[in-house]
Amino acid sequence: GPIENYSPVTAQRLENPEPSNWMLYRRTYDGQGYSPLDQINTSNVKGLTPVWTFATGVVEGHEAPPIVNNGVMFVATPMGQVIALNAKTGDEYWRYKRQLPDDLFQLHPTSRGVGLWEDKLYLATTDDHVVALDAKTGKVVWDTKVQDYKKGQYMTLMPLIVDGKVIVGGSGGEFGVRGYVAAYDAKDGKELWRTYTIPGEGEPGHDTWQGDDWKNGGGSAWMTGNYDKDTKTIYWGVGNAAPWPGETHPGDNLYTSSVLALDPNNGKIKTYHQYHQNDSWDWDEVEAPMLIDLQRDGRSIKSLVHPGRDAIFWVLERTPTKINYVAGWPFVSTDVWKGIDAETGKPIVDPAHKPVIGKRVEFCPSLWGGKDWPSAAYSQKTGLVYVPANENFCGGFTGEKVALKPGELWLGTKPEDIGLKTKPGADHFGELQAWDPVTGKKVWQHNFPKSQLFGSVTATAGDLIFAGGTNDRNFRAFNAKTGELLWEQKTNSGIMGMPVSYEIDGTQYIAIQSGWGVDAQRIQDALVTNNIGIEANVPQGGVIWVFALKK
Ligand SMILES: O=C(O)c1cc(C(=O)O)c2c(n1)C(=O)C(=O)c1cc(C(=O)O)[nH]c1-2
Ligand SMILES: [Ca+2]
Repeated sequence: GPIENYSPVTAQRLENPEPSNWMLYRRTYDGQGYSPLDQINTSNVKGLTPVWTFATGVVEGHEAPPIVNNGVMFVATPMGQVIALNAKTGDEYWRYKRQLPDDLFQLHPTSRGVGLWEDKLYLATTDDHVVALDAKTGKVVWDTKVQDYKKGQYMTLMPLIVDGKVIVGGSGGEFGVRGYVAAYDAKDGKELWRTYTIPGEGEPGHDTWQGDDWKNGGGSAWMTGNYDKDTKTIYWGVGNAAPWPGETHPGDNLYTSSVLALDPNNGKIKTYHQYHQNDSWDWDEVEAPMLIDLQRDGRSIKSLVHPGRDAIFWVLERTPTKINYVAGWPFVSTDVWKGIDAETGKPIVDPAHKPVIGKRVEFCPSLWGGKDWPSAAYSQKTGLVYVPANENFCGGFTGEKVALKPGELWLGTKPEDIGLKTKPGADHFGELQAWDPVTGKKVWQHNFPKSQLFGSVTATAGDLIFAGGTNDRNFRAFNAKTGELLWEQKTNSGIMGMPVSYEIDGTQYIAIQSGWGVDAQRIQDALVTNNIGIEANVPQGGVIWVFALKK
């Protein structure tokens, strides 16, 4: 039934969220993925126990954080469903099921969550609509078509809500789209602005492309941006260039594999930083950089921290007009970069490991990078950045020139040619890493001998790091200072979702969706072909798990 007491969401509540809630993708606009709740801590986490579970009835990758607003939980699942639950009891209020078109091909069948504003919530769908639902009833308030799913346009991200604007970015880098970020009026769904991530004729940066390459150059913007409320700037990550081999689109290819600084009022590009040029590896740099205040070299830096899919841990400085390179270092081994230009921050590529047409080229890390979309976290207590990384994976493919057919995969290689190889003798794959972003030193690391790590990480003021992401179906808590594994719980499926924390009536809860699929599954399938004693079968099917301390 309908929700009786619902707390409307305001700009003020999103800018300074109550510690008890999780209303934005990473809880706060700075993208840190940090909860100030500390009832559950390093000394009592052993007593963490399930208080309720809820089967979503949906298969495929459950990637969304359970969004919590004063006792009400909203969970987005694959296949365009949203479930509203009592966050204390797990009782269902309502469920929205989108009718997806029969001919929809979902390369990434998932949703990363719903955004909140006033008395509504907002879902971006894989058939490329933004839908507004009444928070109390789940009834559709408006439904706006963004682009045409038949042309390979789709969305998987959680919308970013800033001052009554619903801001989304499109997926489709593997279909040769021209990426964009767009804003809709939260009230009526009217499009307010759309900014293409690839500059058109006459726009700055257009000359980093040749001929018509820009029209289908990729640069999809498929993850939620972060927001600097002081300068009113959103920071949005941009994806890979299309098709994959850089030889097919010569030039730096702005703004692929970049971060864009946008004005949320009109979508104007204030400035940008491109992490790597002429992307050739499907290295989307879409996880929005975390906004962190750092004390470095005797001064205070308003930084952007981004552990990249390109295997480099990037530290940048954001100013109102410019983004400066501060530091960068590889956080997993890579043979693609020979170094980083200290002046410009441009990585120096080894051409031997850059895909080309007509010849197989191998490179490390793999297409999934040092870290794909699953989020890193920052703890304000330890000052460390926690990264879900993958080591000892390499990739390779033979580039080919193929004509674009709108709506069909356009990779610049045959899908069956895409490899994931494990390094001979590798004793582990997934790594949970803790880095000091000031010194660039790794403080600790936890290795997963038989699994990738493909799930988001969340930090709490109880000095705990929560993460799933492994093929053994476990959900885990680590000591944020030492990396010691303090607690684990087997769940129904593999976890690729994002842990959150919230509080109701004085009790702190931890919530996660367990539900394996999408690229965690693809890596799993590839691991099996490497014949290293890893089984393909991680059962699918989504379940929401909620934990609290034993009373
Ligand atoms: O270029 C794109 O537009 C695009 C979109 C998505 C997506 O929307 O989920 C993924 C990727 N690329 C991608 O390269 C990738 O590795 C990936 C993994 C996942 C996932 O949900 O596990 N999505 C995506
Ligand atoms: Ca991609």
